[in-house]
Amino acid sequence: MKVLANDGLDQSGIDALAEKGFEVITAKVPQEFLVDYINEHKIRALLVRSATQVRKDIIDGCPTIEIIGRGGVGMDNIDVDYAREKGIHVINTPSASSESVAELVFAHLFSGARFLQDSNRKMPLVGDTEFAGLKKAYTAGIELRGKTIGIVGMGRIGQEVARIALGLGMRVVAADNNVGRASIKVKFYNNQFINVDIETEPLQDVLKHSDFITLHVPAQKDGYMIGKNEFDIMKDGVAIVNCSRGGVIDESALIDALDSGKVKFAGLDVFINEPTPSKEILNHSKISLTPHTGASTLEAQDRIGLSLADQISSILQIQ
Ligand SMILES: NC(=O)C1=CN([C@@H]2O[C@H](COP(=O)(O)OP(=O)(O)OC[C@H]3O[C@@H](n4cnc5c(N)ncnc54)[C@H](O)[C@@H]3O)[C@@H](O)[C@H]2O)C=CC1
Ligand SMILES: O=C(O)C(=O)COP(=O)(O)O
Repeated sequence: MKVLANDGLDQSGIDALAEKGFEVITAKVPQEFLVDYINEHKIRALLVRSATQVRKDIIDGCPTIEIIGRGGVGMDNIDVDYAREKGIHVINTPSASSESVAELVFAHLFSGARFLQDSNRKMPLVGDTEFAGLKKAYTAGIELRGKTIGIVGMGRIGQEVARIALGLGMRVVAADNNVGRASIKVKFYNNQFINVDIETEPLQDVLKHSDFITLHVPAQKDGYMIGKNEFDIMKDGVAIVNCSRGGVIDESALIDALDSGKVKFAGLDVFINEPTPSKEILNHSKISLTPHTGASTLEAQDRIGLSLADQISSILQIQ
């Protein structure tokens, strides 16, 4: 029984699948050769992350596939409904990476608040004489404590962000078109915890009142969620982080808002043209960038591997 993990798979998943008798292939087969490869090797489960596209051509062209597994959350790279109509099981690992993505949000927030993204670029370039000037350029940092964070999308990741924000002493406001109230359990290292209920508010109110905004919605079918109109209603000097999907923010409106000073800084893990952001995004001194690594921690990938292996074994009824 062969499994092709075309965007890689953590060793935990490879071992767990091997134990059940699967042969796991981790070759990175280019998109245009995928149909031939899957047929030639009689692949029963195709596992992907966000890079490989699983569209109708693969679903129609590969009759041996019984399972399409997304090691992660967003399935916008898979024609899920079409595959299910054809009787293929489509699975993902919804909770495995929530904490990791939430932690990356704060990596971006702290980076922007203290200019890490820009000072990292400039530190090696300055000589001794310029050093004092450089230090001066970075003395207007801001603290997160006591500020308001607006979470757009109060699902699994949004709620993890709220947990960390509450721990930092931030005020949390949130918008979600399905979740009315989220009960957030903030856990401490000694197993004590407190519960904080957060009622969601209309998006406009969240945009209007937040010092920091972070986006945790799936890819939107109706175009940008945050464009010029939305930037206009935000506070002057707001900061924004996008670890959801590239098309959720209008990137040219973001650049304008950064250049005008409306937005103080942005943190982006996802872009419109992945894996290559536009030059304007790439070179902007007020943007902290990561190459879609929200889920790329050892812990999240370990959980993802185990979850996929579990689900595959149970679908194919392997004890
Ligand atoms: N950067 C990365 O590596 C990762 C990115 N993601 C992205 O994060 C997204 C969110 O993940 P989860 O929190 O696990 O999903 P989730 O399904 O638990 O939460 C998403 C929330 O967004 C809300 N929502 C959807 N459209 C909305 C709208 N137009 N306005 C207001 N709320 C809206 C939903 O009601 C839901 O509560 C994923 O769909 C994926 O695209 C997920 C994992 C890793
Ligand atoms: O799980 C998700 O939705 C992600 O965006 C993670 O993407 P990746 O698996 O790291 O390519």
